[in-house]
Amino acid sequence: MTFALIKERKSPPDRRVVFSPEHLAEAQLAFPEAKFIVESSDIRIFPDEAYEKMGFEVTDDVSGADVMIGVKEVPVDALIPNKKYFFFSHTIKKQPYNRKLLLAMLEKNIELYDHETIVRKTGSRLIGFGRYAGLVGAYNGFRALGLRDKLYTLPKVETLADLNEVKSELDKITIPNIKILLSGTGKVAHGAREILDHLEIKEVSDALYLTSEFTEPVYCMIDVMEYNKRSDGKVGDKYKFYKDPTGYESNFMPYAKVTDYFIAGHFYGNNAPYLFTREDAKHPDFRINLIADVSCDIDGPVASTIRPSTIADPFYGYDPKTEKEVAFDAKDAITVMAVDNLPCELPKDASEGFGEAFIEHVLPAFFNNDEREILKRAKITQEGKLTRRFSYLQDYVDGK
Ligand SMILES: NC(=O)c1ccc[n+]([C@@H]2O[C@H](COP(=O)([O-])OP(=O)(O)OC[C@H]3O[C@@H](n4cnc5c(N)ncnc54)[C@H](O)[C@@H]3O)[C@@H](O)[C@H]2O)c1
Repeated sequence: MTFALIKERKSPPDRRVVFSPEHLAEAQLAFPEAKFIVESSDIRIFPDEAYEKMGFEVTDDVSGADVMIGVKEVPVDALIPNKKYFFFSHTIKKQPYNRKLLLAMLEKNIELYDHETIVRKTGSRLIGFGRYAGLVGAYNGFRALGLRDKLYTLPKVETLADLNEVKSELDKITIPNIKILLSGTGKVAHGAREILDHLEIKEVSDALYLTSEFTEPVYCMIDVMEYNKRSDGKVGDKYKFYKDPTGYESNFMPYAKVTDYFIAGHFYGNNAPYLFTREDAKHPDFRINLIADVSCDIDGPVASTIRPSTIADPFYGYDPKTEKEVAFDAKDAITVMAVDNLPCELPKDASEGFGEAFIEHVLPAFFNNDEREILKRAKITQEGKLTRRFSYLQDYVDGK
């Protein structure tokens, strides 16, 4: 079986790749029966020569491969019929802008496996870039703080070589005495926490966080059952909440009243209560003045995120009174960082981490008869049809 690392063709260009040259060599060692080839690319973070040096064929024609492995959506005219493809297709939530892509894959008899649908039996994701989004997002928030309050200057992550350089930059700054709130306990939140821990910011329990002021910067990590509560006052259940959040309301305001910098790293499920609304942000005691919204749901659970921002221009201000966008450093504004492609700022580390997970969880499935049913669960299309698990996409495909 031949696997091809394909060139990224989406614009703006994404420099990430599923396997670094080292990880591709590792994959080859682990699976000697597989053949790996690389499509030549001038934008990939690792140059063609680095793969050639490891002994891999780099070519402009990968049409002989069976399995195509990429990161972002493949343009319709670049899809090769009758192949298996792995990439982030952004179709499983019926995203209107990618309907044509899914249609094309059905027409071209492509077996689509989405990185997002590579999950355990429980549905939790096995691979992704969440950690890197959390790392870059938390850093970007501190960068905004330094710029806005004229405390220090941090360079943009995209100008740094890797995570080690990011951490060295953080070693040069001193964080003022602020209270930091981090929502979520998943991959993004753990990435953000790595930055907080690297800065040696003390973690405190939510009870202490809510009731005390400190003489040093502190952070508190909260999960769904902290920032939501049952309306009837009874004790909530996280897993029941995931299935059906009716009967719950937001419990975020007590935190908003004692927080300076909020890092949003949670997953927001449809119909769950908003963490805070535009009205909540108008409350005189609403203290948050800086938000790194890594979760980045627009005009939703974090009301100040009125649009995504970009790596080129990552910060804007939100004026709670007028509900309008203002300068990121305007008086009384909430400074917002809402970049929606954060891992692209750290392409080397993000690619390395992704490759490791792909070797561990996905490649073995091709050679052990898919004994953990990884491929079976991940497969969206087969023989021109949606698989059973993804049959809910039929009306989207049909344009209904
Ligand atoms: N801005 C970016 O560039 C970027 C990049 C990657 C991920 N993200 C976003 O960050 C968010 C978190 O991603 P992650 O990789 O940490 O996810 P994850 O699955 O690893 O963690 C999810 C967290 O959210 C909580 N949660 C709340 N409601 C939930 C629900 N209904 N179902 C499942 N979990 C629920 C969980 O308890 C957990 O703490 C996602 O919305 C994702 O789209 C943004």
